[in-house]
Amino acid sequence: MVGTSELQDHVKLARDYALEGFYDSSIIFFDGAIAQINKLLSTLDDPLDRAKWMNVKKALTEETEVVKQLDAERRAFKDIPLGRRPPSPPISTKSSFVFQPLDEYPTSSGAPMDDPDVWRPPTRDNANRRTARGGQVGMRKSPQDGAWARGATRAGASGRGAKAAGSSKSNTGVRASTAGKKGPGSGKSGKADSVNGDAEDGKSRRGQYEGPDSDLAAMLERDVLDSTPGVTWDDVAGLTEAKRLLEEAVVLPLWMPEYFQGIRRPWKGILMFGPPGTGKTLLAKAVATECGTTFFNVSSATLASKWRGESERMVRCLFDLARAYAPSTIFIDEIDSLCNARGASGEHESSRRVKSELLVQVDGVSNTSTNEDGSRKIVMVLAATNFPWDIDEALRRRLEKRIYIPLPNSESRKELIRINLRTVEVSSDVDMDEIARRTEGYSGDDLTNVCRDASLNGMRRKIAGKTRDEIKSMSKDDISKDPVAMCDFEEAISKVQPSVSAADIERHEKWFSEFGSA
Ligand SMILES: Nc1ncnc2c1ncn2[C@@H]1O[C@H](COP(=O)(O)OP(=O)(O)OP(=O)(O)O)[C@@H](O)[C@H]1O
Repeated sequence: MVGTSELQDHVKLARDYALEGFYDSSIIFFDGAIAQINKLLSTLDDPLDRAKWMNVKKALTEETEVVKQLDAERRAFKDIPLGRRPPSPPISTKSSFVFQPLDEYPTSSGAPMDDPDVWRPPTRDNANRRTARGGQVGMRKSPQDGAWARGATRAGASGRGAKAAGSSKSNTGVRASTAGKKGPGSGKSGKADSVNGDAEDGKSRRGQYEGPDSDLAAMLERDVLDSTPGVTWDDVAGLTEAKRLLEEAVVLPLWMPEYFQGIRRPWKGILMFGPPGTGKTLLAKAVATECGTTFFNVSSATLASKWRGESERMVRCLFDLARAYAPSTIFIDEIDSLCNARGASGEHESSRRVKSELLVQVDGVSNTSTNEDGSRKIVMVLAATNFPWDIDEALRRRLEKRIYIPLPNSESRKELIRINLRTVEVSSDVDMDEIARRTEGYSGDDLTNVCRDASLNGMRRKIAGKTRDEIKSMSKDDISKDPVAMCDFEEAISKVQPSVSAADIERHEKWFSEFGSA
């Protein structure tokens, strides 16, 4: 069991380092805290506890993203010659990001944050606060400013996508983005051409939300991100078969809607399952980028929350919204915490209703309705879980494709290490084959931790025994000039142990042989 005081210490250190501008160290502590929560999550069965900790994880992930953004900004700023630097406020004051106070987090896995049955619906203030956190102030549209009006153009939507560089997540846990679509396997962030060829000509891309919950829709709409998730197939190491399947199941129906008719109709839903940290979320983001569609990134924790009667409405509204923005992909992470077997002990009436609503909605994703221009309103449900055996049987049937996302094999591990080390200098003595051999059983996330740890060893050596002031006065170039060497990897591997157990893998493989559908 993870000690919450240790977790709080890590979060505090992460924030202290961020405030002092030591972004690398800050990111390490944030990642460490998130890894602790992941570990905790893998031990929790109670959906409510899981939902609470998922919320904490989500908030910390957002904070990490902000620190990474600041770090990237600082690096970019450093690269501009002095004379050409624009007069801008110091980096630390640029973002209106506000850390969530530590005491807003649950104090232990079992301790209630609130009355678990009556969670407040998000308020506009909350939403604004989250928006500010992500540094996206003023970028989102409200229904009043025409975001829902007929005639909003795809080109317009894509333009918005091009505008924002950062990422932000939502108060509601729903995030949507319209990504630039590219050809299969093409390079990074593609230009905003269109799935149905309607981007450049400015035809209407999306209709108007016509449901009864305009407030809820507005709240969800506020969380429509103006940026692409920015992950491409190339950023995902290995998983060739999963990429092929996702391309066939999600991307191709969007490109060739006429072909995917009748018996060839697109799959209603796709489930990605496998051990934690194997790249399921990364794949979902890559699908969004490659599809160039509106991407709704929904955390189950949000949908599972028990605002009286709001949750089913939210599910309904989300799907209405996805249809209005079609073609869309709805990604539901940790779907097990929302859809564990119905009738399970402790199941709450409201969560039963949410599940039923989700089933109805997934059923309704029959892709028969059409846009004004006659193209079909394709909505695809993409779900991910580390506990596929906990999923309700009825939902399992509706997630027609069930794709196993395994631990990386040796080749994928090497690719993953290369991807992770893209931005740092690597010494010629680094033996990838040897590292891949010694990291058998590591997940992608574990390997990323190894790479991060190894890449920081040079700095650790340089600052060892120095005071804070001495460190601050050191030249950053001096700190970062040592390339990452094999000895750094050896040290990192000895510190970072694999997080996935053999028993867990066995259980996934068994479930795959029983229920997999690739
Ligand atoms: N195949 C991969 N290619 C590149 N990076 C990967 C891959 N798998 C995992 N990673 C790294 O691990 C991190 C976590 O991956 P991701 O969140 O996609 O895993 P997940 O399977 O969704 O985990 P969880 O089930 O815990 O949510 C990524 O940010 C990335 O750094």
